[in-house]
Amino acid sequence: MVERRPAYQRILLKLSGEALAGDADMGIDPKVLSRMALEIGQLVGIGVEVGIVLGGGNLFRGAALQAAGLDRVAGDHMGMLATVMNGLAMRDALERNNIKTRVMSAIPMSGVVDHYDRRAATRALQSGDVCIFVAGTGNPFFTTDTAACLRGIEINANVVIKATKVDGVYNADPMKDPTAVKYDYLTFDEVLEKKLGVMDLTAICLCRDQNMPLRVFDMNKQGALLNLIFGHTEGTLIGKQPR
Ligand SMILES: Nc1ncnc2c1ncn2[C@@H]1O[C@H](COP(=O)(O)OP(=O)(O)O)[C@@H](O)[C@H]1O
Ligand SMILES: O=c1ccn([C@@H]2O[C@H](COP(=O)(O)OP(=O)(O)O)[C@@H](O)[C@H]2O)c(=O)[nH]1
Repeated sequence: MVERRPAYQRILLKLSGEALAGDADMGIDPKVLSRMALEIGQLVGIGVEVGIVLGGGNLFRGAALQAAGLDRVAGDHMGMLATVMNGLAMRDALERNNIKTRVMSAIPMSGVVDHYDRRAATRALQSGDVCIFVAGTGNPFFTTDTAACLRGIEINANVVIKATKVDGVYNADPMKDPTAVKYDYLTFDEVLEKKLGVMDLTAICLCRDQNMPLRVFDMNKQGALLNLIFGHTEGTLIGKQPR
């Protein structure tokens, strides 16, 4: 039998809020949470250390609240609190599958979740706990994509993996342009030059400057996460050097 070894020892997995909503436009679908918990459990089972950053777009987004007339900073605070709620739901799903989980928030929330502490997070990851990082960066005007890249760099992850609704980065938004063509590999500079909108520019610049590889893949594709952990081609890889 051929022994399969994971290609990554430690990952930062970014799950968008919308992914948690499943087929609904908003809220949290318990079936989706259970499926994700099982997939994450498989990674923990093969010894991969898993940090997770959760989005909040299934509940609140600052920009959308601003468009509806709310103060932007208040809206962003609501968006960050939404990620805490998602984190509590995800922890519950993971722990029901006997996966030890810590939730760490960039905004202190004593008695509800732990305050983010890089050294404590690293120790927890080393002992096999899943760490869910919530409340984004703790600052308005940022996104959870940027928070994912920031936490991924801080915890020395081998890769930041963005789970989304599309199966990679295309030369145009595949949700709007059915003729869009997928890339297997791109450099950070190409993503910036071509203005490919899969992730915000702050996140891309941070990964480029710190040389943190990024992979974008389709979370709804069964087995895709495990496949890419074993180093197989899945979605799009974004790196520093041209290929
Ligand atoms: N060039 C592109 N390649 C892939 N996806 C793109 C591109 N431009 C825009 N997108 C969009 O970015 C989305 C992924 O971002 P995500 O953070 O998961 O969703 P949201 O923007 O709703 O928070 C995809 O659903 C896709 O519609
Ligand atoms: O560092 C951060 C991260 C998030 N947010 C707010 O939280 C919302 C939810 O995050 P995001 O839109 O990134 O979630 P996703 O699209 O991944 O579900 C954002 O719209 C922002 O309003 C913020 O203010 N600062």
